[in-house]
Amino acid sequence: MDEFSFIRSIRPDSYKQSTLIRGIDDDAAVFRAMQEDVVTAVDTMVEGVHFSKETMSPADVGYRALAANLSDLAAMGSRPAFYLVSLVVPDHWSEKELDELYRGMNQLADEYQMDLIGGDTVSGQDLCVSVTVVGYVGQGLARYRSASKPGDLVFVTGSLGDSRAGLQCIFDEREETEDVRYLVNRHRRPSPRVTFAEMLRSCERIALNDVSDGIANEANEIAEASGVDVIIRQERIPCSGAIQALYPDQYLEWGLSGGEDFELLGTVSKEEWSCVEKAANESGLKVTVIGKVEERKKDHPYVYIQKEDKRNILEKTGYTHMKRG
Ligand SMILES: Nc1ncnc2c1ncn2[C@@H]1O[C@H](COP(=O)(O)OP(=O)(O)OP(=O)(O)O)[C@@H](O)[C@H]1O
Ligand SMILES: Cc1ncc(C[n+]2csc(CCOP(=O)(O)O)c2C)c(N)n1
Ligand SMILES: [Mg+2]
Ligand SMILES: [Mg+2]
Ligand SMILES: [Mg+2]
Repeated sequence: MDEFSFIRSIRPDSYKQSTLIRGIDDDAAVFRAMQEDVVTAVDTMVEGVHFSKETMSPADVGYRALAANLSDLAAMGSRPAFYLVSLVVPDHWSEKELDELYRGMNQLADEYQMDLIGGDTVSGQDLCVSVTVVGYVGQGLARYRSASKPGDLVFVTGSLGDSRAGLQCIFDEREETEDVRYLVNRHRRPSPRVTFAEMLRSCERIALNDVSDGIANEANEIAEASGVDVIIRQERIPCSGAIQALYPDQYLEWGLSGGEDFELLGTVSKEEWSCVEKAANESGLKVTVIGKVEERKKDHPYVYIQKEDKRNILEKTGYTHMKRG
């Protein structure tokens, strides 16, 4: 199979989104924006960095590459519509494995009625999957990291650290118990919080950021973009029973900087907290208040981790690419 027959094999027979004018088959795709704002993002997964053949099946790789991107759309409060896939394919990935990768991606795309509308395929050394997503949001309603204000509550969806713990279970070849299965699944098949974020529509002001590197990093991004201090209460960080049982000495560190949980970290005024609670109830998602936003006290915005009455600066300790020298 060459590049062109491969593209024919992954080309959809029909499209779900009514705004699509031209999908796969021309030099580029065309869709109509109508009365809404268009949101777009791209995230990449590389073999040996984000996964290996030991940690994930080809279908998991596809699923997670799209999930990471949907998580960024959720963090903007937008409704997913389209995606494009750029593939670097090494010789050691078979046709069957590539089919599986697309099957994993399709599972999640079908859940959100998304259409594959383009991409690119080239040969190379390591498998690299780069997904570009496009979504819609009501005019002026995108949710920014810069929307945080002093007095806001800081909240996070779901639980933190599970993905890192799941990865450790795989590395350690742990025997499959219910806890191990749960954590490994959280690593391989994360759930982007798209429905919850869309349900926040009636909320007037809310800052959102998705957790890809760990809240130690993402809380700092909110603090910097908004020019505020963020205080996180250590004892309130939501960690699953599974991670606490299996990794009692690590779960706190992984909850702060394990990353790849694809939960949403946000801040909202006390007056609008009920709007967040309602969205959480209706989408069947747990949301936990983990701290508050304060006016910046120094020349730079800081995130503090508070344990009982003692506060320490929480540095950006998450995963960072291109660390050199
Ligand atoms: N190589 C690049 N060229 C242009 N813009 C970039 C590049 N890399 C990142 N960006 C932009 O920088 C901003 C932050 O990107 P970043 O990847 O850190 O966000 P993220 O996707 O939320 O995090 P993560 O990649 O950990 O999931 C985004 O606006 C992104 O589009
Ligand atoms: C085999 C293997 N080794 C290590 C990791 C951990 N890991 C890789 S990238 C990343 C941060 C997010 O990246 P990005 O900023 O690109 O979203 C993390 C926590 C993994 N998933 N698989
Ligand atoms: Mg990114
Ligand atoms: Mg993000
Ligand atoms: Mg991202």
